[in-house]
Amino acid sequence: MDERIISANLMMEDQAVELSLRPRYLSEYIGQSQVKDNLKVFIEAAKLRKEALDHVLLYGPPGLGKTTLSNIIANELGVSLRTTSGPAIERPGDLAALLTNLQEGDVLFIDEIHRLNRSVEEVLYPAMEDFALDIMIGKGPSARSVRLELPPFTLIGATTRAGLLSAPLRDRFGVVSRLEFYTVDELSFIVSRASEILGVSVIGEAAQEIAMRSRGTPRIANRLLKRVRDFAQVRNDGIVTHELARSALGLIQVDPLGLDSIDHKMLRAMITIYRGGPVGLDTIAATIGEEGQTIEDVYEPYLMQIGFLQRTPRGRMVTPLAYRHLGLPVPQDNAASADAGELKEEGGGFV
Ligand SMILES: Nc1ncnc2c1ncn2[C@@H]1O[C@H](COP(=O)(O)OP(=O)(O)OP(=O)(O)O)[C@@H](O)[C@H]1O
Ligand SMILES: [Mg+2]
Repeated sequence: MDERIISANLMMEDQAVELSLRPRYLSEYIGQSQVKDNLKVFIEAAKLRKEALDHVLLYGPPGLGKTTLSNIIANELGVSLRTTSGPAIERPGDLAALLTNLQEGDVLFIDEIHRLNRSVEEVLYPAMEDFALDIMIGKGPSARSVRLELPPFTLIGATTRAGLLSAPLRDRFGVVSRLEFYTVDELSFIVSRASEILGVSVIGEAAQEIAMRSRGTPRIANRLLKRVRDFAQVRNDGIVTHELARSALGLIQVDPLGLDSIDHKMLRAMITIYRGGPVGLDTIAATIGEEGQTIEDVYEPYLMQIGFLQRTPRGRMVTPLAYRHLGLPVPQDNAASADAGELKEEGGGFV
């Protein structure tokens, strides 16, 4: 559910803050170094040639910085950005209106591009490839197609579900970049930067503590920082110390690895009812009362990233790492083999 504090999805309360915290140039954009280094070259080259940048597809889990990066690309190119989203473009005419309003070199950003409907997608193909718009005029036998020239532009598409993109659409992007989860060090940096912008003093290892519990996701890091700030203002003269961060995060039930009570509930249900799996997604969803899609898109990727869950053709399995994190004995016949390395934490409380 989206009200979970560790949800990577955008919530109402994030919106204003995200605007102020969003980096505006590549030099302020922390992490994702490979994506950034490549983009730097492509942007520089496009500027030298005075051409529009090739179309860019950004994909990866929510909250990792796709929208932010699109804004940065337009800023670095020194062009205007127009923003829309897949579901907002209902008819081919809506897309035609957007495209004909672009100036040479502009960026058109389509968020959730996997949700474009087929008839709109078909208008997009010639627009991306030939900078042309094919419009049908009239109906019936007298109908004819007219080709309109468009100024060269850059399309940036963002999606959390690249697998749902049709092949012809995917193939028309010259640059395809996958955003990865952030390291704890990168997230600490993001927390420190955000704390400066928000005017909170975060001292000692407090930033690191928040970073460790942010599930590799800047949006969650910023949200946890805001919650911790509330505790600091009420209880500690506004200063976020390591101790304060730790206790505040414990109080809002985010454990040392960023798991919340629903993650715990899911892992425990898989262990106690299904002996650690394999168990099917729908069964898990029904057992804990969450939607399968939400589990698959939002919660599972991080649990897999930290080696707590494995996905197999026979279903999901809990690994020994997860047993240990929850403070449970690993059964002899545990189906999953953990090769993700040892965890430093012990026990399963929200410390
Ligand atoms: N590399 C980064 N450096 C600093 N802050 C970042 C970075 N990436 C993201 N953020 C912060 O995280 C917030 C969320 O990022 P953003 O909205 O770009 O994510 P997204 O990938 O578009 O998510 P969604 O899939 O939900 O649209 C931003 O407002 C910004 O404050
Ligand atoms: Mg976005």
